[in-house]
Amino acid sequence: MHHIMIICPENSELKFAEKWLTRNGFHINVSHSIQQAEKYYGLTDFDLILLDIDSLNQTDIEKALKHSCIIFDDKASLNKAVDFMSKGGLYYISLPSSAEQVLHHVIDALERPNSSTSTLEPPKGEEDVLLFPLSPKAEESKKLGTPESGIIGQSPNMQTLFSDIRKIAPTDVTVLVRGESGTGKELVAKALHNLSSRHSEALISVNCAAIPENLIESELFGHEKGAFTGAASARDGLVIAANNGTLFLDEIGELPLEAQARLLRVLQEGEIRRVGAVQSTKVDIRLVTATHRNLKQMVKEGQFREDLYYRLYVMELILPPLRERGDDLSLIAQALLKSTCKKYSTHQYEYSKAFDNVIRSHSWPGNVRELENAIERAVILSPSTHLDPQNLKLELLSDTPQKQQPHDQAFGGTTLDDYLKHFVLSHQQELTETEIAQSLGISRKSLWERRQKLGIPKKVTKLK
Ligand SMILES: Nc1ncnc2c1ncn2[C@@H]1O[C@H](COP(=O)(O)OP(=O)(O)OP(=O)(O)O)[C@@H](O)[C@H]1O
Repeated sequence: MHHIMIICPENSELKFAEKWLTRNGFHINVSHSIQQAEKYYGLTDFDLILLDIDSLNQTDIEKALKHSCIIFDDKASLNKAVDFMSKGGLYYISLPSSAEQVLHHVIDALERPNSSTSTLEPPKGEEDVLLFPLSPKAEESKKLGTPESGIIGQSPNMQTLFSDIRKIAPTDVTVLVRGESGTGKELVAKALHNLSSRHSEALISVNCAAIPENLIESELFGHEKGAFTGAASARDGLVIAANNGTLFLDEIGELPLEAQARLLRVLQEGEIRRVGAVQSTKVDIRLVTATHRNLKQMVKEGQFREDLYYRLYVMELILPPLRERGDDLSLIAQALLKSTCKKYSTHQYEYSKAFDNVIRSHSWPGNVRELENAIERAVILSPSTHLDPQNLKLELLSDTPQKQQPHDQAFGGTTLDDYLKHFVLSHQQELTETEIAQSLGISRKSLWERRQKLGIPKKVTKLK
């Protein structure tokens, strides 16, 4: 956890930052003067100092500027900005300032290479760089985007995303990851966890769409003995399992309203109450959530709590669809080809131009997961001599969302899987996952598994 010292007079506009930053997972101390701060703490004990310069003399300000320091001023001027920045201030911000602006600059300041807590070790001079190995987190950070990291991406939009991940990961802020199905939302959650100070604790991933609706609350929050029929003994939930670590809730839009209320309590009070319990237990989690649904629309329709929505939206990361990542498509396809050949112990097929042309002419509505499945088909079905693009079987198994069949169009498939796929694609615009599963007579978990297996893309909702 990052330690921050706020130095400001009693009536300073900067005082609000204490509550806001604490809520976002920073450890905050407040002093009214440099002398008071030095009396109880050493300034070097802090990763960052936020300094309101009102009523401070030049000597005090210069003392603070020897450390990582952001200056706040309610009588800001360009001359002062130039002066403080040249003396080592990281940022110069005029007061009053918004909470988001303060948070943004704090995160940026902590991520700077010369910050005492930066994830990158400060270089000790050009020739020494290699003698000072990067910390494990910094190693991890450098790898983002390479095949080694598992999340491949060199395109500008993915590089922007990685840069945001690097800034956000060391904080404890709640992050909402948005993107179409199969774009890599779970990988982003993993990256955030691995680059955070919680990386040695658990990362618990829960897919809310895969747990039956009547069990979600007890799975997440645990239950007392006898809380409901079948609760033979008390049990901890997955939230407690993520204590001190990160909880990733995928498909948060599928969380029923009662469970949303319990989750809100965890975020607001840092407390969890098992189903059927009277007492609450303290819990410390970093929450990352993901959805392909338009939560704002769900709030309007009364399906998602507005207060929870605003809690989840502290930070947002958006994963672009695969079709908008330019050359990344070929890079990912090549890496997948390599790993799939290894997995099936087949001949390492060459990634030919003809194969690439077919890959690049498809729109990949199911994103990287669809690409994975297609390459797997190609590797399994191709002759040992060459990789045949026909075996990607793109025409048969996928369709862009815009080209989905109208409801009344005759069903032309031959197998149960064809029927299931046709049914889901035809009804998902107007039915929820639970309603589709009920109509098909299968569980939500089973529907989820079939979607993955058959590469059925989720309905596309406008994200904004
Ligand atoms: N950039 C990438 N590079 C390599 N593999 C990727 C990349 N993005 C996703 N994948 C792979 O694609 C598959 C789907 O990724 P993931 O489960 O993270 O997607 P998702 O957005 O969470 O999907 P859903 O919304 O359906 O839960 C995984 O096997 C993942 O490893």
